[in-house]
Amino acid sequence: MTLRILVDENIPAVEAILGSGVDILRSPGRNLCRDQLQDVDALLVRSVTRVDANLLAGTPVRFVGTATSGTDHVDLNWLRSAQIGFAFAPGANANSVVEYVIAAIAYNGNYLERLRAGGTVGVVGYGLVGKALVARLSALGIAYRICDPWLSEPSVPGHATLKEILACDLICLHPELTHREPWPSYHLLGEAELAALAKEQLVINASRGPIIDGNALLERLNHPDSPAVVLDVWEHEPQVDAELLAKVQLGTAHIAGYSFDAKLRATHMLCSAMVASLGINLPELPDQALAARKPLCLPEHLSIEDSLRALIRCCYRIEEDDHLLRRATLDRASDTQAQEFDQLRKNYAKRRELAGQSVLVQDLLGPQATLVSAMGCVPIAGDD
Ligand SMILES: NC(=O)c1ccc[n+]([C@@H]2O[C@H](COP(=O)([O-])OP(=O)(O)OC[C@H]3O[C@@H](n4cnc5c(N)ncnc54)[C@H](O)[C@@H]3O)[C@@H](O)[C@H]2O)c1
Ligand SMILES: O=C(O)[C@H](O)[C@H](O)COP(=O)(O)O
Repeated sequence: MTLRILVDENIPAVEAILGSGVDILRSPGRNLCRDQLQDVDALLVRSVTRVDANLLAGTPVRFVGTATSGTDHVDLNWLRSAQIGFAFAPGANANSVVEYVIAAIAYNGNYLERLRAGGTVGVVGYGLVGKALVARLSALGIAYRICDPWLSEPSVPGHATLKEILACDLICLHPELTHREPWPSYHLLGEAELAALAKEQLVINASRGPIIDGNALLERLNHPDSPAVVLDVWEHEPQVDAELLAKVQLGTAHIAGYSFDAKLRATHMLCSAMVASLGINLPELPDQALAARKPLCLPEHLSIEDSLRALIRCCYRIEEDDHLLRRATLDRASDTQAQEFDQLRKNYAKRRELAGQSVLVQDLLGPQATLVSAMGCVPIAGDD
């Protein structure tokens, strides 16, 4: 019998990768229900679908894949007890998040200059995203400290306590969302932690909304000495607190990990895992080739910081995502606003990652070439 797979409508390229040997049904993920799964063998979701006994008990589903790095929307213990196969996409979007974070730093005031002149980034969470960010910072010559109490101190370079992280120039939050003691990340930044921050600091949250207590943050941002804040994630998605959005430097619709490269990587990881888990006999899965890109060209005689800004802006303009969210949120009724949040994510532009891109430089041994390599690009010799 042909395998039937229900796939979230926002997971690209499943048909192209699996070919015609399977039946693929598409559905919006947010309100997916058990009735839709009565004759389905496998389910591929995103973070907006809660996967648990309520959704799956009594259905024939034998495999669940989520095209995400975070798994806080999945009841892993129940899946295990029900002997339902599971896969996720760890690391698929790590570089996409890193490029978002660097774009946010580069866009905001002179943080880039301050960091390159000896400032420090505090990174919370040393998982796949945290590690990828630290590697990039290190290549860019930017100092960092890391807090991840779940890991042994020797395995965490620049190990720091949360209190020490809160004293860094810039604070990047990348823990998974967990309520687990003794180090829950839920409301990791609450009233006390936010009170410790000063005006010249920048906080970026591209992990999960509830890592910061939204009410406490709004309260903190009402004071003139408040830190600058960039939020990609919101405590009650798809609802966005409009008052909070009005007070942050940049606000986006949970798209940090949404590069097209990342989405294809995740689809490929899930399809491979599903084929292996269900023992399906399909021809070897084709790689979804990404379109080749022309080399980028960087203007000469820019400072290193402005070269980095120019390089990032060739691929990604973070303020455009901020404008889209503000337009969809401010002065809107909350139900319309929530729908618009999902629409922004569904119709997200095809954003390519910078990493892997070739870039023309004048001097292959010069500082621009070093910068280009630090961002994971390939410097190539330009014309004289
Ligand atoms: N905004 C986006 O588009 C986007 C994209 C990718 C991932 N994410 C989120 O970012 C999170 C990090 O992604 P990842 O792939 O690195 O996950 P990961 O599971 O590889 O790493 C998470 C790390 O957080 C650490 N951690 C847990 N509790 C902590 C605490 N209280 N303090 C400090 N560290 C703590 C864990 O020990 C682990 O090392 C994911 O769980 C996901 O929810 C968001
Ligand atoms: O956890 C992740 O991988 C990211 O948050 C991911 O970008 C979530 O995207 P979604 O599944 O909501 O489309």
